[in-house]
Amino acid sequence: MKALKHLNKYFYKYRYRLIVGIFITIIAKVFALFTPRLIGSSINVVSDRINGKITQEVFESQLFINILYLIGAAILAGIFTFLMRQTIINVSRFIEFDLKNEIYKHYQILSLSFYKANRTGDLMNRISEDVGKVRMYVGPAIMYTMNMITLFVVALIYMYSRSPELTLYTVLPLPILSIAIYKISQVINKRSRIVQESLSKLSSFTQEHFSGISVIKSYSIESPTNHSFEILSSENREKQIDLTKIQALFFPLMILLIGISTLIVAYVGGTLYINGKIKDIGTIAEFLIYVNMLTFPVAMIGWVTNLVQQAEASQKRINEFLKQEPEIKNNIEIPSVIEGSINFNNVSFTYPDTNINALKNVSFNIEAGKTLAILGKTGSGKSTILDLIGRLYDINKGEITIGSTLIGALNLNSLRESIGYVPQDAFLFSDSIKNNIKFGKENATDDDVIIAAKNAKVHSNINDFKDGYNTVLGERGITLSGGQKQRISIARAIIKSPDILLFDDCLSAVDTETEEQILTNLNRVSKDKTTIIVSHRVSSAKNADHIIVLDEGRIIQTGTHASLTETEGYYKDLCIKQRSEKEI
Ligand SMILES: Nc1ncnc2c1ncn2[C@@H]1O[C@H](COP(=O)(O)OP(=O)(O)OP(=O)(O)O)[C@@H](O)[C@H]1O
Repeated sequence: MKALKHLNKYFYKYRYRLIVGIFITIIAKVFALFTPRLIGSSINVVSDRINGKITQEVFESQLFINILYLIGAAILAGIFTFLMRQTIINVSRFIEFDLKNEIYKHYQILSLSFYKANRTGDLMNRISEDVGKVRMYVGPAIMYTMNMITLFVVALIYMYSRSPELTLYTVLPLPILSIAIYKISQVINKRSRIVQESLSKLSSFTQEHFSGISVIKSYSIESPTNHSFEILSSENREKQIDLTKIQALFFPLMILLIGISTLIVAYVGGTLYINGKIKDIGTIAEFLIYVNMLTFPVAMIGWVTNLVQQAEASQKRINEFLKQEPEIKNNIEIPSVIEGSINFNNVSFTYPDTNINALKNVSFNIEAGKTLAILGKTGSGKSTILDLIGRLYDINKGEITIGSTLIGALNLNSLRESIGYVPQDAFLFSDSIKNNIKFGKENATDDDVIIAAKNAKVHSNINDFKDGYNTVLGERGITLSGGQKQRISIARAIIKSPDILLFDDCLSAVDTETEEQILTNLNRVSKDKTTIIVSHRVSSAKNADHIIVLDEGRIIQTGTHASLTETEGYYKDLCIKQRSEKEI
């Protein structure tokens, strides 16, 4: 129960609703427990009439009053049971909502390394399945426990006042029932988990194969794929049958135990009546109803215990994530003014998860408003430099200064707000093109969007779509070409008009002619902004104020296009190679 303590703040938040819920539960049960008493009394009236103890008129009027009371009690019990569900189950939904928001908010502040260390499926499970299990504790578990306690206390008082001996025989088999249900629930849960795992395997398989349907068709591997699906699917069928078998035992077992308890009450009650220890026959009828009324809540103890155990395990998993501190912390609350110059002084960086030493003693300086181009072989550390400027990671050695302030001493939000970043693989959301561009600046007007798209040379492509800027992208929308995605991603960055622009190889999928036009536009747009262009092409780098060439995390060349084309080395070789490729 330690992990579930996390929920206490929510119980406190909704305390008034919970108290009202508990109060209503008690009232509902008190009314429900009128029924056995009234039936018992009605049978006594019938018995008195048969024995001639009362007249026909008295018999009719007493029976009529009892029936009226019975109907009244049933209606009131029904109304209060409805209200009980409305209060307690609603509270569980409120808490579920709050907990989901808390987890999602926390996910948002965690650093990239957290996302690398945990699978997406795991993150999704904690926010959906685990929260769902916790809700079962907050709602049904609490409701059934309250139900059971009230029913037991009230029923036992009534029963004891009628016949202490019969009460003992009535409650005796109940613990056995509870333990049996607990054991069965445990097996049901274990098998449900296995079914769940096999279902998620099946859905991951289908999801992946639907996404890669073009590869499957082009390699003509439909038949082996079908075969793999059949194997997974039949595995799932076996697990489902295993689960159904044990589930099928649940109700028969309950009915058997209710039957045994009923027999005991009938036998013991009958014997006590014959011996004169019970005065009227109605008491036996009353007890028979109590047996039926108490069995279900008692069976629920086993079920509820299981719910609580599962909720505890789920909350423990949730707490593991909630406890995680973001590795990248905002060290300063007040917003910082970001000046555009960037300085790397002997910076070394090793990725914590892979231990890859991506940068080794890297030093360079860009004045505010100037452009730096970074070239180098794949894996040489170019993107890592951009990640470090956005403080997605903290460095191990050296200093990064933005303006005149060390990067760690800047307000993290101010820093990131002042950066327009175009990643290597453009990610677009399943939303309209307009909203994807506006993502960089929520309050942008339609004109701003069009200007940004024009500068990124994607405006005419967008206009070719039937719905223009309202064209929806993604799974159920249109699929863009790699180059179109890159250009929308560029539009998203420049619409922000940030002080620092970072382009990570974002023109790789456009032809050289379009690249030229975009670069001219970017030159204009980023006139007074600090710009870093990472590229594999000399054409993207040649107009930069300064160029650095990286190899295995070290700077191997620095200079301008003019100076580097004069010097023997990587840049000159690349230049010659790409010029001859162009001529071919
Ligand atoms: N998130 C990460 N976690 C762990 N290691 C990483 C991560 N990103 C990059 N690396 C490693 O760091 C090294 C430098 O990678 P980086 O992406 O900076 O190279 P790059 O020069 O941008 O390459 P490319 O031109 O292919 O984009 C590589 O060896 C890469 O495997």
